[in-house]
Amino acid sequence: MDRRALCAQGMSVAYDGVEALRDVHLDLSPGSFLAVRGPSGSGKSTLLWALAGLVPLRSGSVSLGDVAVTGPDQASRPRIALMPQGNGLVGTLTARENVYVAAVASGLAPKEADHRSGEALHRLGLEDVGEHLIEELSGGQQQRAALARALATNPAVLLADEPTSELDSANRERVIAALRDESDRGAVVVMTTNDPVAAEQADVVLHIHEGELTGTLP
Ligand SMILES: Nc1ncnc2c1ncn2[C@@H]1O[C@H](COP(=O)(O)OP(=O)(O)OP(=O)(O)O)[C@@H](O)[C@H]1O
Repeated sequence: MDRRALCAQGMSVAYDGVEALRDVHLDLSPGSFLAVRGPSGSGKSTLLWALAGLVPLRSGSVSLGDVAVTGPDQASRPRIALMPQGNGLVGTLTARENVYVAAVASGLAPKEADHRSGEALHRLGLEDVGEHLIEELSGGQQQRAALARALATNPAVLLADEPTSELDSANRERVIAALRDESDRGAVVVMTTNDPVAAEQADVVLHIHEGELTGTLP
């Protein structure tokens, strides 16, 4: 397992000059499971996109181990999986195809990617709908397929944006268990959520308000 710490130092993001993230410092060791709570518009998604190197920083830096996370280039973004809000799945592909494509793109050989795709779908209770088009799935099934896609890449860092927002309690438990398993195998897991029940399953809960992260990491 790739075990590296995720570190953000003085990270700020601005959209059209308006700061959405202000001077965020985080040092997350392998195996961390962090929840970030905050109201709508507080900067939760921006935080995850910044940690993934997917938005330009106004200032500060992000690193995974000794590798700088500087942009969307896969080579400079080693094994960071983002499950975005809205899921980002291809509606005209099946759930399994969506997962498989991500697994291959992460560098897995086709046979291994196929195996991991089936396993990830199974972990999220989607084995019976794996061959269904995404656009034929419910919102909650799509949300779980998006997490399956992230899991199949065996990420060193898993960033999940409100991963339980569309789920009933049984599936929320399933998703939280999958996130916990990832942290137990040594991944850094960061989940944003407005769901207090989901948040309390994490090891630490931080709060974000107007782009400022508050609370203390152990
Ligand atoms: N692409 C963008 N261009 C301009 N402003 C943006 C952009 N994306 C986000 N913002 C602004 O940045 C701030 C933080 O947005 P962000 O999406 O990170 O919040 P959030 O906490 O994830 O919200 P929600 O819970 O509603 O998804 C908001 O004021 C939002 O309007």
